[in-house]
Amino acid sequence: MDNPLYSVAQIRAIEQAAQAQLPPGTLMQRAGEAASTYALEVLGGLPNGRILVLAGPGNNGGDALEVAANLANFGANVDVVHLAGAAPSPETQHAFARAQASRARFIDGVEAGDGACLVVDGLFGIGLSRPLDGRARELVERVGTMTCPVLALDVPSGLDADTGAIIGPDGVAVRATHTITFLGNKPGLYTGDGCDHAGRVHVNRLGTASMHGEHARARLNRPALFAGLLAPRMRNSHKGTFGDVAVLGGARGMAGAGILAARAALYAGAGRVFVAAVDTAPAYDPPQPEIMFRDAAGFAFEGRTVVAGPGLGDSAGATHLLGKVIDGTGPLLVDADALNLCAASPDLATRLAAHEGPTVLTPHPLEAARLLGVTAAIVQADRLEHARELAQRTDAVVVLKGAGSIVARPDGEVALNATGNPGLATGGTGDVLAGLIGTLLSQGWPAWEAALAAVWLHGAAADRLVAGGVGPIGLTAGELPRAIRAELNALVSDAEQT
Ligand SMILES: NC(=O)C1=CN([C@@H]2O[C@H](COP(=O)(O)OP(=O)(O)OC[C@H]3O[C@@H](n4cnc5c(N)ncnc54)[C@H](OP(=O)(O)O)[C@@H]3O)[C@@H](O)[C@H]2O)[C@H](O)CC1
Ligand SMILES: [K+]
Repeated sequence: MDNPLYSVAQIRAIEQAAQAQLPPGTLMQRAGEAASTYALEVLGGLPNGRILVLAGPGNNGGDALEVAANLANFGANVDVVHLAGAAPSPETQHAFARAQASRARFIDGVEAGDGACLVVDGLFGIGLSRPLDGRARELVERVGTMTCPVLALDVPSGLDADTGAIIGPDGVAVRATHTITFLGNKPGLYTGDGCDHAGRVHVNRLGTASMHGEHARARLNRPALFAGLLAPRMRNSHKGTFGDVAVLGGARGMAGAGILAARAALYAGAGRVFVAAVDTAPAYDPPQPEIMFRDAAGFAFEGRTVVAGPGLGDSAGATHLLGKVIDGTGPLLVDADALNLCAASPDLATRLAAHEGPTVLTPHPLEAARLLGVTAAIVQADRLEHARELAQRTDAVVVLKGAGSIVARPDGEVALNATGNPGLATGGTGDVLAGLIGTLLSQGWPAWEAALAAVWLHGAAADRLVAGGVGPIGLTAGELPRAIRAELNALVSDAEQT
């Protein structure tokens, strides 16, 4: 499968299958070789400085000891802090013996202001079962004060490879600049805290690619997943060819949200864009007079794609109109206030789950929590599973926003999005995403592909802006639509050439 991401249980199954076919210790030896080579790549060759290797009690520590032995044998200056375990595996014992026989120096701890040129983090991998404490915690906190590159083996220690959450309560995790991950790629490296802790991720399957019998139910989002729908425009086309998007929003005091969604729809190429306003509609949007404003009460939603929620408010009128579009049959995007209204009304939630057309929900963690009847902290503790659960409950494609947005399908498939940056953490960017998804739905895209393409483009647009000196600090939502236009046209042109 494309860009698979494996759960820890699946990695364990792959590990077992591989171990059954290979001589004992082969995997750890391969992990050690791959990581030592990668460490030298990160350093740009054999360094003059000292490499600090942190080795934990389990097999992650075994990998680290292999790395220490290899790097020392290459001629590097290596210090090892080893938190020995009570019952190391035979392969870890072997790695320990190798490291001891090498020129690596075993030391007791790390001094403040340690001047290492690289830290190799092999404290814990997928076997971490509780928050770090004692010496391990102290080491992780000390590494957090160091400015050199940090290479995590398999997973940054302290991070849950399945969820991307730091294992807590009150947990800490290594903040790596690079992670070399073994046997298969892991979702926790791409969402939640994983986005800040994994750094650049390099996958090494340790020669087990043919043993990956497990079907991954998660993948990394990338254009190949939706490129088939990126068609160049036919010359013989007109505005009716490219979809009608109607934004249901525009409550008093929140008109901007609807306008941002509408501008995004326009720049993403919708044929006609309306704001159906629940309160008095502005006459027009001066910078964007192409957008048509209507009174939502009398608006004909049928036959149009509805983007419900940006600036909708929670009035009785808004609730009534939301019910009306939910009972319609067209493509539907549900965001913001519309999600909260559904969370507050079991009747609306039931009708939403029964909506006939393609449906996409775009909650942030708090909105998702309200829909699921839990707290935002609970959602964040396992973003993948909560996105899956919400998709299944609502029978819709769900985009759980936040660092490493997750797109989930009712059948349990999920994709993690790696484009984007903290510039998006500002008001209005969600409205832009909603308008973009609405446009793709209005052009006949299936819900899954529309959501995948939109989160990818939205993040790529923010990355484009930052690369051009716009943000991340101070990037505004209103700057996104033009950058989305540029990204979308570039993708279509790439798809045309391949
Ligand atoms: N098996 C192989 O040949 C390969 C393994 N790979 C690497 O191995 C790790 C997974 O190894 P595993 O030993 O299962 O787990 P860890 O090393 O991550 O950690 C387990 C040990 O840590 C103890 N533990 C767990 N949490 C804590 C904590 N908070 N504080 C202190 N100690 C902790 C745990 O002890 P228990 O008391 O919980 O039993 C274990 O001693 C994997 O990530 C790879 O790096 C490679 O894939 C190569 C082949
Ligand atoms: K680690």
